[in-house]
Amino acid sequence: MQEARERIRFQNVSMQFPTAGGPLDVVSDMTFAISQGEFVALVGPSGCGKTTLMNMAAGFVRPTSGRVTLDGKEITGPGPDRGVMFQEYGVFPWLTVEQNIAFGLELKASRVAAGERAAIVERYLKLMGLTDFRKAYPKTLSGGMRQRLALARAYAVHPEFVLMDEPFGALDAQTRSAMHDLLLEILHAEGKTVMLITHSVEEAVYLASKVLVISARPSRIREVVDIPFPYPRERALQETPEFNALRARIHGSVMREYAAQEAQARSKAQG
Ligand SMILES: Nc1ncnc2c1ncn2[C@@H]1O[C@H](COP(=O)(O)OP(=O)(O)OP(=O)(O)O)[C@@H](O)[C@H]1O
Repeated sequence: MQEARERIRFQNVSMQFPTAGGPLDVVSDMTFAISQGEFVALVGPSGCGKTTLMNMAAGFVRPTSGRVTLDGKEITGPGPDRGVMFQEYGVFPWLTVEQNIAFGLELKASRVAAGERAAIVERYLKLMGLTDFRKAYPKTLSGGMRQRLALARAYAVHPEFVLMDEPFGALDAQTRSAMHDLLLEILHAEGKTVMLITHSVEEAVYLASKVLVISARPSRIREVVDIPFPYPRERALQETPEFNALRARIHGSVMREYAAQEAQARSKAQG
């Protein structure tokens, strides 16, 4: 079988932030790649630099050293080829549901003809079950509906890459589970390449084709785990011994990094 084409590459990437207590090494010499159609999830202790890595792929920040490239070209800023979904939903509270979905389509950079916009908005309103709420403002929606709106917004511009930072963290378990399946469905239909940051190992194993375990700060890749379950995936997968064995193994690996990070913090406090 032909190897999937590599798209995003982190090459010897390091990031240092100036802080009041001196420079803080957040990412240290990290190298990894995301190939076409891959769904890569990053898990690791809180504060280990996951969001920083995603911000680099999104083009919001540049590494202190090393390169982050897209198809071999250095990423120097955001672009319509990368749709970003943040923890805090990524919807504009001052726009209605349909205006939120249309927003990215109206930006010049996404180059969507005016005639096509309405059809795209309709399609995503329907897909996300938001048609009856098209004139509503986000604050009047439930958390799950806001999340569906954020997904619709990110997808409407047809990005090749979806970059997600804890997109489901604030949801209750049932809504989260429904969002997982909706995401898998859309990815199956539209074949996108995904980078997901999550604290949930279960979510990572259920959704991703590859899980990267990130170490305590300064972060490195501790482990790369290929997830062997074929798509489309169904919830019943989560009840299988294979799923649980993999989840437990990765969870153990993440917990060791949490412990390392705590030990680091303790020794710093002592001395
Ligand atoms: N602009 C900045 N200036 C200084 N420090 C920063 C800046 N951005 C991030 N940091 C620090 O870098 C570290 C990594 O932050 P980051 O948000 O990437 O971690 P994370 O792994 O996504 O965390 P969490 O899992 O808690 O969301 C943190 O200690 C944070 O305080």
